Amino acid sequence: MNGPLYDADKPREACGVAGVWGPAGHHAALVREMLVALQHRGQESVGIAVGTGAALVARHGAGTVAQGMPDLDGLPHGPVAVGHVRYATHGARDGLAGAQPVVLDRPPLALAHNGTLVDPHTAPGAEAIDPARWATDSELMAHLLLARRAAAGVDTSAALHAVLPGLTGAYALVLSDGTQLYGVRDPHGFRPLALGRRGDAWLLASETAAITAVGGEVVRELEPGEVLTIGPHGTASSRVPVPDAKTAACLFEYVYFARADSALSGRSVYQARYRAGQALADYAPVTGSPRPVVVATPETARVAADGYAERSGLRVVQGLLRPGAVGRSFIAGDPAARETTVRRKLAPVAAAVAGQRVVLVDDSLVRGTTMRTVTGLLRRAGAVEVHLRVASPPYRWPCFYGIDTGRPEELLAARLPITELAEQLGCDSVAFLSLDRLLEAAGGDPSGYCTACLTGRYPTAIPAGALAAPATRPQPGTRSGTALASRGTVE
Ligand SMILES: O=P(O)(O)OC[C@H]1O[C@H](OP(=O)(O)OP(=O)(O)O)[C@H](O)[C@@H]1O
Ligand SMILES: NC(=O)CC[C@H](N)C(=O)O
Ligand code: SF4
Ligand SMILES: [Mg+2]
Repeated sequence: MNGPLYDADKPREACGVAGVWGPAGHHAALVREMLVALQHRGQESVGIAVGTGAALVARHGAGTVAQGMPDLDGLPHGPVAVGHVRYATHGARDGLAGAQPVVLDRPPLALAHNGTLVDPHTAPGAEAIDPARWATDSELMAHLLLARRAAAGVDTSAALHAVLPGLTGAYALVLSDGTQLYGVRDPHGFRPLALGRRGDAWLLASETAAITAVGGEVVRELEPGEVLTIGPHGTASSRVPVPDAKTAACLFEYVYFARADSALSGRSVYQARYRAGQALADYAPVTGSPRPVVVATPETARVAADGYAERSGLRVVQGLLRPGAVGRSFIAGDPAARETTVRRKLAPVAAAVAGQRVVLVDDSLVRGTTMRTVTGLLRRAGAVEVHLRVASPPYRWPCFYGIDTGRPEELLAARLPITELAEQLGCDSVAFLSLDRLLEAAGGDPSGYCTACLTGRYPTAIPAGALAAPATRPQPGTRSGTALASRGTVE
């Protein structure tokens, strides 16, 4: 199937890519360590390809790194290695189907991709690639690069410069031709990619946290549109020749996707989340007596909840626990099955919330799967009031750049007016952080972000007919604004 998938029940993340170049060693081990640090970005499959100079040797497995690649048997030593953890956003999803790095030979090419191409089949040259040979946007990209190399007799770098300008959408890439390592960010810079150093090895990773997690030093993040070549002759940087591409870094990386210990464009994700929580407290305090307690929705919302509590002078209580190493879960099945899964994942602590007025903080509201269940759990555990505070604006528009958020009509805030959300979610009140305040919390140039899922303003063309709108959907270009609703009224 060559089309975006919309059947996930939770926001699906963005894939993790990693690479190492250095004097020949067991770089697969280092790449594997980085993939473990990027596991939150993809749990459907894992793969590592090692370049030995003349050839690439690869292994792929289904599931997490621990499940799909429990050892490195069969992966040789070599100067270069490329790795990937995947959540499918295009094409095959199950198990090994669509696993990356995509590995082709004659000449060898390994490609690890984070992001999604918009309408990849319309890319120049795609018509010449046998449709039977590709099922994902990433596989098509690899074939386009190889076709270019073969036809023009050029090297990988020249092929990248020829093929990439014809592609629309998001791609942070780590590639190898067996001897060199390449890092690429698309001209909008939708997805992050960082360069690091450990000893005499160069590292590339989706997030800086994966570099520091292996004891490496972050050198810098790649620029939007940069093509970085790393090899025996050092590093060389060039640009994808796309004039006038405006930077549109994914704002949701700060909200949810990236690890709190990562930096994006040099700015701490932790600080952005903390500031977002503080701003939410300024805008949407919960007053009255008895004084409420703040409960974070584990895991990602913990930092925003801390910021909210600090600014409002309220106590954080561990009203929800996440027992065991459940990780981010992407749940299949009907609504009842989803609720059961959330219940298994999050346990209310009656001793912390019974008799309390609760300010429940989450980082985002996408389908409402989490909140629909959690508010009930807290009430049954004895909470007398539940006030939901969300540290980002309502998520109303589908992403076409590497996140699979479900069918457009499944986005709860797109279906329901804010005034009906509190009722629907079983809360006493609901408030969202405004886009302006979120941008302020993230920092940097506010016009340098993609905010399409919050505003409907897409930085690129999107697939025709993709926004066949549900009746209540806001019009493109409307600002989400700060929204605060208690049952039946907008305050
Ligand atoms: O409205 P929804 O469709 O439920 O999506 C939003 C929720 O999904 C994510 O949590 P998740 O449990 O996936 O990951 P986390 O442990 O990192 O918070 C996010 O942090 C929100 O809690
Ligand atoms: N989440 C992602 O970045 C996915 C990459 C690519 N589009 C795939 O489906 O494999
Ligand atoms: S649409 Fe949303 S999730 Fe997708 S890249 Fe833009 S900000 Fe990120
Ligand atoms: Mg969460």
